[in-house]
Amino acid sequence: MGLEVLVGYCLIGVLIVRWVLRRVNCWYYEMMRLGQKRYDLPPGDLGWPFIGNMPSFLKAFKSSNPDSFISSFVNRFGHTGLYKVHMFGNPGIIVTTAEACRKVLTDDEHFKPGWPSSTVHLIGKKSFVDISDEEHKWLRKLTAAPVNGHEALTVYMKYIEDNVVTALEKWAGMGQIEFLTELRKLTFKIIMHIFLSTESEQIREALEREYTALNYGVRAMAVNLPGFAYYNALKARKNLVAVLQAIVTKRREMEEDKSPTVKKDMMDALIDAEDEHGRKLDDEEIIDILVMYLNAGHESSGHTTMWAALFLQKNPDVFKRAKAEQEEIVRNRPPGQEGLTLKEIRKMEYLSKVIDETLRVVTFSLTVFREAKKDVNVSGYTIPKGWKVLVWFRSVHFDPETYRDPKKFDPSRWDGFTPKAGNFLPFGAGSRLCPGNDLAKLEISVFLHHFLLNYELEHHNPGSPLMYLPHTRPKDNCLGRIRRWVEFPGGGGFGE
Ligand code: HEM
Repeated sequence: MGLEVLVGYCLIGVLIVRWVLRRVNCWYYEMMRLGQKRYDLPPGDLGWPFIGNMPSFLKAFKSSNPDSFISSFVNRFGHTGLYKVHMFGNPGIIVTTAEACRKVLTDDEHFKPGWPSSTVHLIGKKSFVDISDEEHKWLRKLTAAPVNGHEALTVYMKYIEDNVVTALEKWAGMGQIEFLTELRKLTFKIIMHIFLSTESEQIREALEREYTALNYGVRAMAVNLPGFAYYNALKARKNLVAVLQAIVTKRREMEEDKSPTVKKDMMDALIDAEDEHGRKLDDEEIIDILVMYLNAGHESSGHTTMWAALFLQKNPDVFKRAKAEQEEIVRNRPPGQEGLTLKEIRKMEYLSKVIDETLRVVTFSLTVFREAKKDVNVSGYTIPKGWKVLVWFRSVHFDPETYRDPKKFDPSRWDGFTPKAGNFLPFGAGSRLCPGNDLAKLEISVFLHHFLLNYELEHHNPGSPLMYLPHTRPKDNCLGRIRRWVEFPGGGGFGE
């Protein structure tokens, strides 16, 4: 046999193996397990055995065009809005339209949280990601009120403002900084104050370091081998749990000794909590709730604040208008009033549009996960019981039918515009709506108020490539300088 013929046979062999492998998931999950129901699934492609569509997802999200992942479905199967996939170890449906996303998020009869098991291992199976609806309702009520609502926000306002002012002053004297890293430290300090107010700076710094590693593993492939992000994340979780366990033990001892705690924070509230049947939370539950809250409560606001400041700096007209609004607020302040009030925050109409536009363009949570509790029809397709649902916020926020020129940062698009239900979901919707949404907006507003009035950001590497996983950020964590703006009687100014 000639060499050419042999190469030809090998090629045909490779093509046949490829053809077979590409159909294994479809045979197993659709033909064998669903039978006739498979005809009602949305179009799509379940990828390769075991790894599914993860290679194409990771390839797109590690490139400069993450949306090429969804575009490949749209190009192959049309604008159907729902696509079958196999991701994070399970068959699932990606949902990309506003209407379908809202339906999934608000229909607790048919959907429950469906985070990949790798995420559940990292955040904790007793956190909100994996508990029953009844438990969730109780724990949510217990924890959400103290972080949201007028009364709670009034309590934290001064702490937030004092820390923002101090941080900005400090950074202005530091020369080159990683702006995002510093902001994450700031937002972590704030969430620590709410949850673990009496713990030392040392503990705070130790926890913050572990969270950085934990987060890198959240959207990574679940490969528990040295060198992989997921392996490091699991190690970080172990360290976090050890630190938090020591704190819970100490607090319980203090309770037993009846030694007076200086001040009650969320940790004390969790230790004291009792449901209507008299059940109290055990250590593992308290720790998992803390792991989740401390994580959710600082990464998101840190990233969003960085993007808002960066967008302001890159768009001088927007900066000018936002700054004028803040100056107006200070001018109208009653004599003797020290610091910001919630009433003033509510008057920051333009700044609120800047923040909403940042939340839309950045879409911190690119997707959230649900699982179908029973077969359910969404937009004319069946989502089978047990299949995961990936609510794809990025597609909703970049839909050109709702947002003209969707990738453009343009706060004025919000002038006189109220998105229809489901078209703007930065904090999700339904029973899992982010309980920290008001707190997050408050933190960002307070920061931008002082930033706009007194500072500017000199971004040292504006061409820095972006990373999209786990969250969108410049690869260099926004290396730059914070400069204090010094006003002169003649009107001009320069950075110190
Ligand atoms: C810009 C800032 C923030 C963004 C973009 C954001 C986004 C989100 C989104 C999209 C969800 C819904 C998850 C789902 O549907 O499964 C969520 C849930 C959650 N967020 Fe936030 N969040 C932010 C700030 C915060 C803050 C400051 C806290 C802490 C106080 C927090 C705590 C939580 C918690 C505990 C959940 C789970 C809620 C549940 O399952 O009931 N978030 N967040």
